[in-house]
Amino acid sequence: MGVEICVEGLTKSFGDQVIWQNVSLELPAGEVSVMLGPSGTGKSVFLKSLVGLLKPERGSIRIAGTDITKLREHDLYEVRKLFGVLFQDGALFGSMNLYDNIAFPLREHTRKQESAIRKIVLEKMDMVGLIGAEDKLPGEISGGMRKRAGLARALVLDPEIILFDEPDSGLDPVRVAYLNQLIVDLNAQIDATFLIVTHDIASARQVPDNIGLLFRRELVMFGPREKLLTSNEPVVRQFLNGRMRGPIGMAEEKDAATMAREAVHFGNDGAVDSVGVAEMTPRLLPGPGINRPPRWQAIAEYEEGER
Ligand SMILES: Nc1ncnc2c1ncn2[C@@H]1O[C@H](COP(=O)(O)OP(=O)(O)OP(=O)(O)O)[C@@H](O)[C@H]1O
Repeated sequence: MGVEICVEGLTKSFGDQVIWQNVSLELPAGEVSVMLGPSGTGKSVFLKSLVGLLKPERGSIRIAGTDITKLREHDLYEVRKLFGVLFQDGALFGSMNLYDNIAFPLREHTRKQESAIRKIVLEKMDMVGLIGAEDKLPGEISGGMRKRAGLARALVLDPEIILFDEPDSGLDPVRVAYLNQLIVDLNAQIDATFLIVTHDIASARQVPDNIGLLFRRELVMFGPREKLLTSNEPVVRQFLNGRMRGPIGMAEEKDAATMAREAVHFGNDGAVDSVGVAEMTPRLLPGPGINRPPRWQAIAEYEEGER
């Protein structure tokens, strides 16, 4: 079972640039959450804060009950073992084949024999559909395969929490669909707590239990997907529908004059429909052949009732 992450009143600045302030949320144990937000709103900074790579100025991050903002580097090292992180480009070593890349954390952080390492590496490679590609170098494979290799490497230490930094970036829509299915299947299989930073609205609508949105240096909203997908909050509606009309502008926030011109241009009828409809999207379920734990069984039954 994954662990719960409880963030309270978190504020992070660089010099006098406040990235976000007073962020509070709970990532429930074993659930999948997505963090959205326009570019530069500090989603990556948030992920780095969760693993203790960046120190927020205020607030707390309790992971399995421990406030990691108070820990010294040595104790943070222990907490980091709970995490698997899938970096944007997979962050693989270019000169190592996939097998050695995936084995790397086991060789670095455990005293396991090579035979035990082999069993784990092949098991994780099988989970992400990479059996047969052990000898390939990262430069010889597609972006989608690199992501899956990065994911296999994030899994080898059996993490309780997995952070995905834009897993879909640079992938075509079909590869994104496969990757989303893989993420859902993995959640059903390993039952860790997942947090995904993404710009892909289709993924954000289908994959998670919970969605959060960062904007204007704040967490605008965080909650169950139903709450966000059916929200009338203009920022949330605009973002989840990928519209130009609304408070989010080209360089983040629109000023009052632009908003007023827009209202004239589109007709100032106050209809929130102009920033897109609030509607539910069917949830992606674990694929055939994946054993559904009770949590996913309940989600599937709910979804089948809705369809
Ligand atoms: N180590 C750092 N020192 C100073 N400023 C930083 C540092 N890391 C990030 N920033 C700044 O924090 C802001 C948020 O960056 P971040 O990469 O978290 O945004 P993001 O929401 O992940 O963006 P994107 O969606 O484009 O990846 C940016 O203005 C960035 O320049």
